[in-house]
Amino acid sequence: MLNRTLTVSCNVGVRFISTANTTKNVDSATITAEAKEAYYKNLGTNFGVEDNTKPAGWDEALPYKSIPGPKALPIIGNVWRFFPYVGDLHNIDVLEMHRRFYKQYGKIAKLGGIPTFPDTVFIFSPEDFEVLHRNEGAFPIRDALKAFQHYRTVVRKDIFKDVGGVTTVHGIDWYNFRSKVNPILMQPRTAQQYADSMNVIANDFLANVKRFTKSHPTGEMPEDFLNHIYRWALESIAYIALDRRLGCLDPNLRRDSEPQKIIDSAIRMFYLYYKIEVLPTLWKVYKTKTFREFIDVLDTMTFTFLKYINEATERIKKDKTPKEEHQMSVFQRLLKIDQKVAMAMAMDMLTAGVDTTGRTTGAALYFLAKNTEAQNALRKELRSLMPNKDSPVTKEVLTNASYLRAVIKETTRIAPISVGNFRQAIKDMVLCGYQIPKGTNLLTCNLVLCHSDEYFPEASQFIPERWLRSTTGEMSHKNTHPFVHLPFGFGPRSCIGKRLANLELEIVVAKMVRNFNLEWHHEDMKYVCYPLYGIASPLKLQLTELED
Ligand code: HEM
Repeated sequence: MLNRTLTVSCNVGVRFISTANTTKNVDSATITAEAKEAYYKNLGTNFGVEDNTKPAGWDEALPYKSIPGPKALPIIGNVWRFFPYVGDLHNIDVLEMHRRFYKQYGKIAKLGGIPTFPDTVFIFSPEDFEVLHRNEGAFPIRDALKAFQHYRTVVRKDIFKDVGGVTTVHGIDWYNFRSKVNPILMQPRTAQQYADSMNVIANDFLANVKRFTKSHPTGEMPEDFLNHIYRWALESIAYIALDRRLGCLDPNLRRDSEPQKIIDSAIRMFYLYYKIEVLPTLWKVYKTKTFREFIDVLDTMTFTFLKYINEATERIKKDKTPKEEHQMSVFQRLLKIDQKVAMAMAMDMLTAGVDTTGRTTGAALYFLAKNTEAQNALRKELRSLMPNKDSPVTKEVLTNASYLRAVIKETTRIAPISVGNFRQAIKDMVLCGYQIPKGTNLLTCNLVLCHSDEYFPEASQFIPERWLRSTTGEMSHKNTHPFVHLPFGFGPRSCIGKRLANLELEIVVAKMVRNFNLEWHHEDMKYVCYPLYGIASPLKLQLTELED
């Protein structure tokens, strides 16, 4: 059975995971060594099979060691660059570092000479992004989350045991897990199933927003409005991941409540991750103070999630009502595979689904507030699809709301969560005329290109029209290489929550614009990148409730 599946899958390449494979296929067979070997070989990956073939142009390409980049000094390498006073990269924001490298070195740069860190090669050309992604095989390696991996495989091995989820796992274990959960999470049907509940949750969020408008003389949102958006994001993803409402949108939710602690931890976690994994540190040899805080923050999240997950598991086990597959929730379907899979996937969803969706929503509302024309165009579209302010955002609305989708795309062009995508070269390749040996860590620096007029005319302007099918000429996104804008990553390792995130975003943005006029009366927004990119100034939007 599996051999047949593998033979078929080799012909369809990366689509195997999302289309040809089913939960049944994966569960019903143990992968034999021969089948595995044949599969990897046909896909050209190097898992289990050495692929030592040299790519075209290898002999003519410049050697790896001649890739330009910050020069390492004897003994201390490049670490000094991150030191206060003397270092040119001290406390540097990740995007700023990419910008500098691009300006200084061009389309490729290498940062090495950092003890306990392998070299990273930064690439700035969409043609090279494409070569890298097209050669990532069926098990792309994004070996960037070492500290998370350490947490799950060493610190909390007792909890995660042999099932670490998708985010931090690689190779066949990642593949086996992802093949099981893809058919549940990546299907358009799943997102549609949650449209009604996401409407209800968005309505609760809007009720809070209405209260804020009434409690301020000009309808300005409070300083911590972004935190209220995070609460909406947690409420939404928790409903999908755990089958229950957490109560994050309760107007009286306290700062020391459990949901707020999760949000604070999720945000802090990414910043600490930047400190221990993006900047040079010694956590691999010595458990630094920052590393210990990182573990504490992950513990807060893990133990709270575990409590919710156990409670959801018990509740679902007790419920004996017979259900067809399509009537089951995501958590029920995950549980049907196995309890460990349900636990690990729910953890990944809750960890990855708050800051990401929250910041993107905040950015979309800010851009609309600053760009009255775009806001009016969106409202015009929504008025035609949603006759009343409280009309639900149905499947039909979402299908026909092309301007809404363009607004979200333009938001992720200017303010995506991720500055680029991280991959390990799984075989030798030639990028930008240089030899890249197998095993090299590479980062595609998409955001620098997304902000460049060379790829998007008037790149600093928020112009959703560039994403509309009807737009032609130089403003159309069709003139830009499709690998420049990849906010959810690419290929089998791309964001598993993409459909759910888009559903959440489209519903809440549609409802906000259908109900309020949005204005901005402050200095331009500031952004940070530690290492997630996003808005950083207080989101003090001025909102006025619409008459109809
Ligand atoms: C606007 C919202 C979001 C953005 C922009 C985003 C972006 C990304 C990106 C860039 C990646 C890496 C992809 C790659 O390496 O090719 C990723 C991975 C991932 N995302 Fe999202 N994400 C969002 C929301 C979510 C949500 C709501 C969930 C929850 C289901 C989620 C779960 C994950 C997981 C589990 C991975 C790891 C996948 C793997 O390694 O196999 N994301 N996301």
